[in-house]
Amino acid sequence: MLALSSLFLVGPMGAGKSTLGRMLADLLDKTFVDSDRVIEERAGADIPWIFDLEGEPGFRVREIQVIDELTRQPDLVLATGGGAVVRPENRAALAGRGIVVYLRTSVPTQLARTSKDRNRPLLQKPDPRQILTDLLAAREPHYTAIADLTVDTDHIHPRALAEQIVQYYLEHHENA
Ligand SMILES: Nc1ncnc2c1ncn2[C@@H]1O[C@H](COP(=O)(O)OP(=O)(O)O)[C@@H](O)[C@H]1O
Ligand SMILES: O=C(O)C1=C[C@@H](OP(=O)(O)O)[C@@H](O)[C@H](O)C1
Ligand SMILES: [Mg+2]
Repeated sequence: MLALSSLFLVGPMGAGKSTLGRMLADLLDKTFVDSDRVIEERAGADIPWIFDLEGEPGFRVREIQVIDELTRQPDLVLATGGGAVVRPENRAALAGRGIVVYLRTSVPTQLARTSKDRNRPLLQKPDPRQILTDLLAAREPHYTAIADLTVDTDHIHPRALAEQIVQYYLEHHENA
């Protein structure tokens, strides 16, 4: 049985972390937080701007600070950014302080779900399919290593997926 009260969602861009996080927080009566939104609020700039001005390294410094703070709070559903797991500080914070759910998603699905919006700077390049393929190869071992639960998101409606995760939480959490 798990005594930890927060749920942390990890997985690649387009996995549905932000979408599902909101639903899960509603279903479990927890507070939803998206680390990307907190980073933007604190910087007073959106993610494309942060990447433009500070590059990915600058964004990662901000992300480490925000994830360290948020993972210490009880009763959250935290949607992380897809690249949070590249930093060992974040992996340690996520793995040690809550229940980690990996939203496993294929590259074609990621591509379909991210192609319309322009707020993911890493994908605003000529070959997003190749970028997503390379990122998943590099990050998948990290997602898997810290996950308490892995769920496939390709062919399932977010609502059904949220119910599946709630079921797991209720079965494994001692205070649920
Ligand atoms: N299981 C799903 N099936 C279909 N579409 C989904 C699913 N999960 C998320 N989406 C859609 O994919 C897009 C990206 O979702 P988002 O929650 O922003 O992903 P992430 O935060 O993991 O990058 C959104 O338009 C969302 O509505
Ligand atoms: O995969 C990544 O490195 C990133 C994913 C994004 O979040 P989502 O996974 O919510 O799209 C956001 O943190 C930033 O654009 C970088
Ligand atoms: Mg997101």
